[in-house]
Amino acid sequence: HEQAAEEVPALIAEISRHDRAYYVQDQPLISDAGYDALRQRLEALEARFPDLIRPDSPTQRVGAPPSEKFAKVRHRVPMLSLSNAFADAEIHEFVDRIRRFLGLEPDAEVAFAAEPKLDGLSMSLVYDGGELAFAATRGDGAEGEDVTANIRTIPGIPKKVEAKSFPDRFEVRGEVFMSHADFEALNARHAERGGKTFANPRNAAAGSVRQLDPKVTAARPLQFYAWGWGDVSELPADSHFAVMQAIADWGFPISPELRFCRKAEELLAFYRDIETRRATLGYDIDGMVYKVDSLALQERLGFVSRAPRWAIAHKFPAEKATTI
Ligand SMILES: Cc1c[n+]2nc(N)[nH]c2nc1OC(C)C
Repeated sequence: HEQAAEEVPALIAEISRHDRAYYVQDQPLISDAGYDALRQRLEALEARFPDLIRPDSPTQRVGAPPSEKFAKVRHRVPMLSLSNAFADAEIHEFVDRIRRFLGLEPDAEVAFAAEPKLDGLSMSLVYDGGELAFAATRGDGAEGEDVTANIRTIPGIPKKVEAKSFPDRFEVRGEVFMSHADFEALNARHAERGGKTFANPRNAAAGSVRQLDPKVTAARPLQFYAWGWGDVSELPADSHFAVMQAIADWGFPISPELRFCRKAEELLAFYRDIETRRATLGYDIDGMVYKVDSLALQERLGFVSRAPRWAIAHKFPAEKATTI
């Protein structure tokens, strides 16, 4: 215990240092796998010795502290993170826990919506009367940064919804990302001008979104895929998959790999399918996301502390560094 009592504060200090470098300077000091390992070590020690948990521990908050460069936006519905699974067994546990929680038979089938988890930055887009009112980063989950002027420059994001019917007020959530091809071309342009090159597409996307000058963002090749919603005045269906089709009808790009899976076995088959095609997708992903499709069941399942009980991210083993 006394060895842990020394290691925990050191881990908290080191992880906080990496958080600042990553979220404030957009320039991480450590690889994602290295960062994950620090987090997992801290979580393991805190689980073993709960008395060592400190309120300032990174495990006690979600996401990054919003920077002071941008105005703050309070999310009407918190933007929470996903719990992670690494082994197939954890996915079977995830589904079993859902069935138990819902009082379903052990062999009852639960349908899911599944798609690759893009390695970009989460974005909340709020529309009033079909017009983009504001766009905000996730921030710490409760409050994000107002990056509306920058997000308006992304071609894939509707400034004004042209569909025949849509809710008066709705919030679309998704991932802003940069494709491999656009990332290589951007780095080549910056390198030949002696400018700043980026370590990977996610840093390039984050750095491009958090520019104070929207003209700089406008010159960066950013894309957006919607993966969900937040505060919506009315929902067109009781199925995640069906609502995503409606969001696509409103003019938002969604993942071409979004699939409806009738049962858990299909999730694992899909995971392996995407894992074999991962290098050909043209953008970075770090796993798959599975969501219970029925919104009524999602409502009953709710959230566990910070992450939904009804969704999980199934991560791939850390990939070799993106070639520069
Ligand atoms: C944080 C998050 C991130 N992602 N990424 C995808 N593709 N879906 C998705 N869903 C999320 O959260 C919902 C389960 C609420």
